[in-house]
Amino acid sequence: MTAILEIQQLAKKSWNKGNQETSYLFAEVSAEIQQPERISVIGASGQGKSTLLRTMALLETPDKGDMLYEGVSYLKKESRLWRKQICYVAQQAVMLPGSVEDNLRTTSRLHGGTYDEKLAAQLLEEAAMDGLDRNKNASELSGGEKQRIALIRSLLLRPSVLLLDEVTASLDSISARAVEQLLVRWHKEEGATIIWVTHDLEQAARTSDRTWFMSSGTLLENQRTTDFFRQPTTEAGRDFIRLLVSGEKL
Ligand SMILES: Nc1ncnc2c1ncn2[C@@H]1O[C@H](COP(=O)(O)OP(=O)(O)OP(=O)(O)O)[C@@H](O)[C@H]1O
Repeated sequence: MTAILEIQQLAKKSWNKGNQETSYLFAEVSAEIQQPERISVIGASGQGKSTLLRTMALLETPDKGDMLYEGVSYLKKESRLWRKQICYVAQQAVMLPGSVEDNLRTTSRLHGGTYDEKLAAQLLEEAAMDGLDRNKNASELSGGEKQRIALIRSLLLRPSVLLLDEVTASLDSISARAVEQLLVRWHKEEGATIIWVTHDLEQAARTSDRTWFMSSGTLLENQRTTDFFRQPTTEAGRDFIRLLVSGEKL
């Protein structure tokens, strides 16, 4: 494994500025991300997990720090090319105008790639959506269907790093498991790195090798998943696990 992405002392200012100094939503976030790797991002609501992922995808601008993709700073890369390699999939999927098929085709076209129809069909099947009418207007899809189409749209770009924001949150448990399996296979076969925000600790334990725990305005713990769930190194980490699983074994 080699480091594909490095984040150095990353910080994002908070909108809710205090009276005196500028406050930060998160600061001093540093990590090396290997290729391929599976990372889950966990932590209480409002810790900035989504904002961190959006910043890593350059949908937000860092206020401090640097990010290096294959050793090159984001400041020296064209943001369009950065976003093609480091792809963010939002929790609230936004569909482009037109049909499901238009959505699948347009994203590849916008990023200058060719549309892989065979792969699209395979991914739809794996995501338990093979029965879906691809001529249907995308705006008429359910929340869970939109979420899966948004994910497939991104996979079709074959990014090196996938940043997933609670992508199974709107799905029933069977569809959620199908998407999990699809992502595990994708990671294995495509060698893609997956960084996944989830509030489902069992899902984090099932699908990641490394866990990032966000708390106290920073990336407080960055450990192997098995180590984090067995023995968080910080008091905040221990409290978080204790509160959420209340003695349940993961
Ligand atoms: N610069 C900023 N960018 C984004 N959110 C900000 C910023 N400054 C303050 N906030 C606030 O901080 C919180 C950050 O939200 P974010 O969605 O990133 O956290 P989260 O850990 O992913 O939460 P959740 O688990 O509930 O999705 C929000 O309440 C938002 O209003």
